[in-house]
Amino acid sequence: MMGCWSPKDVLPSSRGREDGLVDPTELLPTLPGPRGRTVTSGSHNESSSPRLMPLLLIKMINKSRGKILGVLALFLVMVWYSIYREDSFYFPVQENKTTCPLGEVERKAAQLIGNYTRDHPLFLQLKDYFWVKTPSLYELPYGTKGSEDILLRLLSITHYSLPESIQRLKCRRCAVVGNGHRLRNSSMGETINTYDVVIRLNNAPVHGYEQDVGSKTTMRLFYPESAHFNPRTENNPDTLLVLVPFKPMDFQWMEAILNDKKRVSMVGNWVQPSSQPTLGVLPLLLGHISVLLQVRKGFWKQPPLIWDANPEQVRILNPYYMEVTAAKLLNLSMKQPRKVKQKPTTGLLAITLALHFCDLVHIAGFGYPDSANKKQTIHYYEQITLKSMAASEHNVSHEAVAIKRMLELGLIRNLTYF
Ligand SMILES: CC(=O)N[C@H]1[C@H]([C@H](O)[C@H](O)CO)O[C@](OP(=O)(O)OC[C@H]2O[C@@H](n3ccc(N)nc3=O)[C@H](O)[C@@H]2O)(C(=O)O)C[C@@H]1O
Ligand SMILES: CO[C@@H]1[C@H](O)[C@@H](O)[C@H](O[C@H]2[C@H](O)[C@@H](NC(C)=O)[C@H](OCc3ccccc3)O[C@@H]2CO)O[C@@H]1CO
Repeated sequence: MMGCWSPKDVLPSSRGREDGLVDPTELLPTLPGPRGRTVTSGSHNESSSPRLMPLLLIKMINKSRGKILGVLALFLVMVWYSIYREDSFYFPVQENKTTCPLGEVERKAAQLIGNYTRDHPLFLQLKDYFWVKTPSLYELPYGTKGSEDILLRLLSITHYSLPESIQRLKCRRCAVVGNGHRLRNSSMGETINTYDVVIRLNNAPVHGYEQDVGSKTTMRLFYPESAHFNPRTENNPDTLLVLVPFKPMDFQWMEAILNDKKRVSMVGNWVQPSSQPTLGVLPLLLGHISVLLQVRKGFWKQPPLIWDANPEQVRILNPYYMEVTAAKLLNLSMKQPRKVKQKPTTGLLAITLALHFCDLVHIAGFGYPDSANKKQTIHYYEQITLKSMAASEHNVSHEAVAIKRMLELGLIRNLTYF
C-alpha cells in the first residue's frame, strides 16, 4: 500500500509475464544467431564460446548502457535521499548501538503531538483511585470515567511499576513489532532481539517464528479478545502483560482471572488447562468457571476463561495513551456519534506509547496490503486477509498516513518496508 518504489519503476516493462514481473531474458541484449537467427546471449550456442565472451560482454554493456546508467542513477539518488532524510523509507535502518539520540524523540514528538508530555504514568495506579482528585473526562477506551469502583478492586491485585531492569536503562531503544505479513521471511529476529525494549501485540506468536520476529518480549499489549490462550509459550517469564481496556467488561475479565488465579494458587494446586484436575480442587475449579462464565457475555469474541499468567506480570495501560493516539494522531473526535465508530489499532497505540517512553523508536511488521489486494494475507502467522477486518472499526489508510508522517519526520524508523 505504502511502498514508495517497486522494481517495475526501474526495470523495463514486462511484456510476456502475467505476474507483472520482468522476464530475466528481456534484460539480455539480442544478437544475430549463426544462420541469421536472432538469439539471446543467454542461449546455448557457438556464439557463447569463451573466446567471444569479452566481446559479448562489451556489446551487452554498450547496448544496455542507458538502462544501467539510469538504474544506477536512480539507486544513488535513493541512497542520497535516505541518508539526507535520515529515515528508512527505502533501506532497513543500520543503527550504531553506541549512540543514543537522547531527547530527539521528545523534540520531534512535540512537533507532531500538541501538549506532548511524558508526565503521565504508563500504567494505572491504585493511589489515583482512592481519592479521585481530577476525575477522568472520558469513559473507556479514552478515559476511566465510570470505572472507578472496579479499578479500585482490580488495581489492588495488580502492580504498576516498571521493572528495575527497564528503569535503570540509560537509553531506551525500543522496537514495536506489528503483526504484519511483511515480517514473514524477513530474518529480522536477531535484530529485533537487540533492542532494550521489544513491544508486541495481541496474540502474535513468537514460537516457531523466532528467525523472523525474534523471541524477546518486554511488553505485550492485549485486550481479553486478543489474549493468547497460552501466554507462557509466547512470552518471557518477565514480559509485562499490558491490558488495553476498551470497555468496563475488560476490567471485570481481568479481575475474575486474577482473583481466581490467586484463590487456586493459594491451595497450591493451579490446574493447567491440559492437566487432569485432582478431586480436591474440583469444587474450586467449578467456582472458577462459574465466575468466569458470568463475565463471558459482552465480548465480541470469546476470551480465555483460564489464563495461565503470573499476576505480577500484569499491568493496566493508562487510557491517556489511547486518547492521545485518537485525538492527536488520528484527529478523531472523543465524542463520536454512536454510528460512526472508529478507533486506533493496537499497533498505532503501541507506537504512541513508545513515543512517550523510549529514546529511540523503531517499528517492524507495520503496513496493510492495498484494499484492492483481496488475496494477500495480513499476518505473518496466519492466513487471513483484509476481509476479516471488515467490522474492525479501524481506518488503516488513515493510520498509514499518520505512520508515514512519523517516518518522514524521522520520529520513528522502519526495520521492514512500509
Ligand atoms: C478481525 C479483527 O478484529 N482483527 C483485529 C485484530 C484482532 O482483534 C487480534 O488480532 C486478535 O485476534 O487486532 C488488531 O490488530 P492485529 O492483531 O491484527 O495486529 C496488531 C497490529 O499490527 C499492525 N498491523 C497488523 C497487520 C498488518 N498487515 N499491518 C499492520 O500494520 C496494526 O497496527 C495492528 O494494530 C488490533 O488490535 O489492532 C486489529 C484487527 O482489526
Ligand atoms: C483495537 O480494537 C480491537 C479490534 O481491533 C477491533 O476490531 C475490535 O472491534 C470490535 C468492537 O470493539 C466491538 N464493540 C464492542 C462495544 O464490543 C464490536 O462489537 C460488535 C459485535 C458485538 C457482538 C458480536 C460481534 C460483534 O466488534 C468489533 C469487532 O468486530 O475491538 C478490539 C478491542 O476490543
